[in-house]
Amino acid sequence: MTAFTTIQTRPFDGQKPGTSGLRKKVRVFQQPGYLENFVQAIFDSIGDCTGKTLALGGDGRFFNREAIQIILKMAAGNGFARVMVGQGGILSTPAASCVIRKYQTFGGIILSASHNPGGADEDFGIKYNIPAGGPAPEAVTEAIYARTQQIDEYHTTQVGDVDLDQLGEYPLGDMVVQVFDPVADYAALMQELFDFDAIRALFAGGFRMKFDAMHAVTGPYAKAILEGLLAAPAGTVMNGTPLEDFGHGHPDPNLVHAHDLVEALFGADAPDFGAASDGDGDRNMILGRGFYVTPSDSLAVLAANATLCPGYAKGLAGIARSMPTSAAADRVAAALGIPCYETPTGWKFFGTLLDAGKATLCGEESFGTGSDHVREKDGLWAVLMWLNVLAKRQQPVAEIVREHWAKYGRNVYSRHDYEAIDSAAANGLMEHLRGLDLKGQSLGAYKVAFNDDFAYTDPVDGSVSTKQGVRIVFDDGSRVVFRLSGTGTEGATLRVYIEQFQPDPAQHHLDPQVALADLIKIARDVAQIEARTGRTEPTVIT
Ligand SMILES: O=P(O)(O)OC[C@H]1O[C@H](O)[C@H](O)[C@@H](O)[C@@H]1O
Repeated sequence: MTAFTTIQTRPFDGQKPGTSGLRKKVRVFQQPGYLENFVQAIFDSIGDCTGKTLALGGDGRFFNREAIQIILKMAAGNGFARVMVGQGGILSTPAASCVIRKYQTFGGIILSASHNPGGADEDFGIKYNIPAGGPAPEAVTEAIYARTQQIDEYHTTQVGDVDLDQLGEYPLGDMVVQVFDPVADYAALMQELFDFDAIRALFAGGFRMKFDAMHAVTGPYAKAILEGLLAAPAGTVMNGTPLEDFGHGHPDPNLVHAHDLVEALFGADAPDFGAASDGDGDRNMILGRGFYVTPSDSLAVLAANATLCPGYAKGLAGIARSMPTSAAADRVAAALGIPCYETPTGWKFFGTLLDAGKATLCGEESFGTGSDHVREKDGLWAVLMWLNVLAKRQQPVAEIVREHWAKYGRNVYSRHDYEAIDSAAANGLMEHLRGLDLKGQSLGAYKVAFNDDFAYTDPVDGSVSTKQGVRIVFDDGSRVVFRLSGTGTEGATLRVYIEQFQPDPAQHHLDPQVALADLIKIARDVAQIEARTGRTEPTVIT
């Protein structure tokens, strides 16, 4: 007889999901009832769970396995019929989206704090993805949050732990736990989209690549797909074993944190191609030999070359990018005669456009690229799409990007982050910017066309999102954008996005920090960054 148990509990403050779920320090999650309250709030908010199937897994970080055991027992206590859990508790965010869609589950729970460090003193996170496979929209996360504030009990089952390492089906109370291979379905989908024969031939011809899994979730995926199915040489995947603390690293694929990869690609005897992914596998960074491809350029290049890939051979319905992402993709869309949508930051805003068939490719400056194949951004997908393009064009990465700039013009771009600044100072700075009326004024050599706080009306469901970032747009299309990060866990992080359109190929070789120097100064001055935050330099430049 299964012992279903209802446990009395009291609300915890601050269980408001951010841009991508609830993220807190592990020790916060380890408080008795903390994770349980949030999970029960999810189950209470998504409708009747009775008889349904749930997908479950995480990025392998510290507390992943314990959390999975808690959630399995609670799923049984809440009437789920089946939970599909990735072997070893592993499931990348895009693979979760793939599995949710393929098996039409009642959504899924993904345990990850994405690119934030892992370990006993670091971060943990949990998010719910809806049955369409994408992040929960705001109406759902608001309902979950509201529930966390009133919760007084949760349901669980008193049974032993499930062995997460053995594939198979196991009873847990009246529920079935299906421990499945987290790579297989995802790898099958990638083979439908990309020309694996062409990529295999590329590797067979001596093409060399390094993929940095950063000791996070994409290790098993990259090894199986790159070194397995595509027969890339052993050692192509670096840092390929998921570790609970990501090897003390910060699994964020950018020029600062993916330093092993950057050294390899900018050093002597560099390989042809480099790529990295983040904690939960949804972000990507693309490098050529001695060459960095900005995420905004990556989206534009992939869009311009999409028809070289079997899954996109019929062309694109449209492109979508987040507002702070550069307008490079807009130029490709214009040339292709397809729409380009500008959404607020956060992958969830692409969901309605993808579901409605309005956009095929999406991308964000925050190292996110993806398509309508799932409802999440997808790191390895972007890498495979680049490999497909490289296999077909037989040119180095740098040459492809330079040709792209010569054809469309270059949206010179950089992002400056000021991390862990005082929250009150950060909010004051944003309020100051919101209060400015700069239209028609000259800032340095630039004349302001307009400034605003970006607001978005979803063209599919009509929902409105306000206060999504202050933009100052100049007459020549150059712009600076300011917003506060929605994913940080310490103080506030100010992001400043700087963009200038450069049509002249003779200027395309310039280092963006040099080309953008005037705009960078304008941004610092107009926002009073030093006076308000005490910072003279950004902590991260990408
Ligand atoms: O709010 P930020 O720290 O700038 O992060 C923004 C990013 O956060 C997460 O990674 C979301 O999944 C992305 O869609 C978003 O672009």
